[in-house]
Amino acid sequence: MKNFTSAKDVTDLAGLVQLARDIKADPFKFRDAGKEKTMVLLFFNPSLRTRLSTEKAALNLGMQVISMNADQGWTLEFEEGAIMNAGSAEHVKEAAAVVSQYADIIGIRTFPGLKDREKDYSEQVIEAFKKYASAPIISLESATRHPLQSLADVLTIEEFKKKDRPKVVVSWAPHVRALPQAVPNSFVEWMKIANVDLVVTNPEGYELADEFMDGVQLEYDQQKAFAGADFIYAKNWSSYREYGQILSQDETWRITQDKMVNWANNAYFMHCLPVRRNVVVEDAVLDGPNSIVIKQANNRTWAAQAVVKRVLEGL
Ligand SMILES: NCCC[C@H](NC(=O)CCC(=O)O)C(=O)O
Ligand SMILES: NC(=O)OP(=O)(O)O
Repeated sequence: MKNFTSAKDVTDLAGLVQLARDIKADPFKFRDAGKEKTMVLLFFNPSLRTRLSTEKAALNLGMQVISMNADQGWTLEFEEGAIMNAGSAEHVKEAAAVVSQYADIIGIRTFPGLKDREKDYSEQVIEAFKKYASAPIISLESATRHPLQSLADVLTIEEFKKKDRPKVVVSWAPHVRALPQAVPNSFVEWMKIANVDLVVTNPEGYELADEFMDGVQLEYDQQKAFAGADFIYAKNWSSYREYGQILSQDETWRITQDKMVNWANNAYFMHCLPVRRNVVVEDAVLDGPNSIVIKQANNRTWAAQAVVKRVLEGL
């Protein structure tokens, strides 16, 4: 695998999931796969899970890891031909090439600005690093996708499903801040190639981009969407249509224990975390026996380790 920035980089999902499961059963199985190789992780935005699980994954493969809070470095310029007489001190052309001198693999976290849809959906930062870095790029959540999260989600559903083709529902839920669409976009992208029945439910105005929703069932009635669901995947996102806006904070969309038991099929509850308790979801759900959010977070390591292993194979 050269880069890992979307589901399109994966040609054999079943094989990748199996590799993650094998690694989970025996975490140090490939302890020398990354010997004398260095991973550099650049965080333009905060992270708890992605940072620690990806570092751990690389360490388990014998790699050396350097993480940098890139938001505290030089402000980068991305425009071709820019006259750099304003705020940015360094062009991504040099920055990406220089980081490649120290790294065999580069991980990048870069959230969208949520102001300019075209710019965010062009994946300016990740694409510039792909273009100007000589080392492979792994997305640690970009403007429009979070593939390491999605692979961990596929793995988690694979482990917990009680039928061959479970019903998986992505539900929008309220939040106090405007959040990216990256997690639901990516989850939908991966669920389309997994063996599940997928339904997305959100209030009007919160439709995800067509490039993700093409062929996916959209249901505006949350109760109807939940019927017979085996997994409820909750997430807030800001509007794609009215880009980056909060159109609703409707509390009736909060995930409650009553909905999980009486609307869904006593479903498992999933969320990528961090989650705002009693805004997105009630305590009773998160603290209840059907919440698998911690196991989901645990799977981040095995998903990352499988991906890093495959990228190492391609060096
Ligand atoms: N990587 C997991 C989610 C990261 C981000 N959430 C957040 O920033 C939550 C912040 C808050 O709750 O204030 C998102 O939704 O994409
Ligand atoms: N789920 C997730 O990516 O968490 P962090 O933002 O803490 O990395």
